[in-house]
Amino acid sequence: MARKLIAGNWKMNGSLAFASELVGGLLSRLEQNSTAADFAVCPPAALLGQVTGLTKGTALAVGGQDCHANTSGAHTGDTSAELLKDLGCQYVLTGHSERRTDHGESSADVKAKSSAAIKAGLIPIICIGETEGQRVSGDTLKVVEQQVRESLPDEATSVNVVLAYEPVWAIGTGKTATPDDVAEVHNFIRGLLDRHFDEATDGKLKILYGGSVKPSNAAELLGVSNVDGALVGGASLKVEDFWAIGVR
Ligand SMILES: O=C(CO)COP(=O)(O)O
Repeated sequence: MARKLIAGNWKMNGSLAFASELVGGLLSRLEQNSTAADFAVCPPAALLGQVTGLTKGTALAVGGQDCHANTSGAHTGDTSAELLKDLGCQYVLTGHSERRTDHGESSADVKAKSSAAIKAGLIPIICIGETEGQRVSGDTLKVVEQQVRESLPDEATSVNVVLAYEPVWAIGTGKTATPDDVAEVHNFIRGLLDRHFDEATDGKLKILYGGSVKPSNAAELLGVSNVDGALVGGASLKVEDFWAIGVR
């Protein structure tokens, strides 16, 4: 069975001291245990150099939280995928709903960023998911299909991208989609991907679930068909909780 990917999105949290403590805690656990899951952390950009310094040569992968679609240039405050790669990242989140909302990112923007990530040798973790209003009006699958179609870059294969289904209403709210809700959407995405790539992508193209994942619900959610891992926000900020999500 393919290994699950447990990725921690720190969002705009952390500090130098926090990062050394959390990463140190994860590294010592990874050294002492063999795990059935792979772990990755996605710290804020300013902490990436420190974190990749600590994780170099270890089993803990690192990802950025965003990248620019261009390789360099006059884009104040942005970070290129090339620089993330140079720093030692393996992943970058693209299209997180907080970026789609806070920075007005469209799926076309997400596609361009994801394409830049692949060209730089990074795996984009492309985030999609419906809002509460869209779910209530019965548009979940329609929204998810549109986001998948419009966000997947042309260079995508079943092994160079990861998708993360994060229903917006379940992010940071403590509300979690039920296993049935998650199964419906993940199975639907799997079908879309199989048709898009004209091959069975099962176990190759990972589809993560995100939205209030914590130790108490991780086993149930990670047991749902076509859930190949988790994208964890709040619970990734505590080493015991993050570890417990991946090691059960
Ligand atoms: O947005 C998320 C991960 O990217 C999920 O956040 P929470 O786990 O805090 O709900």
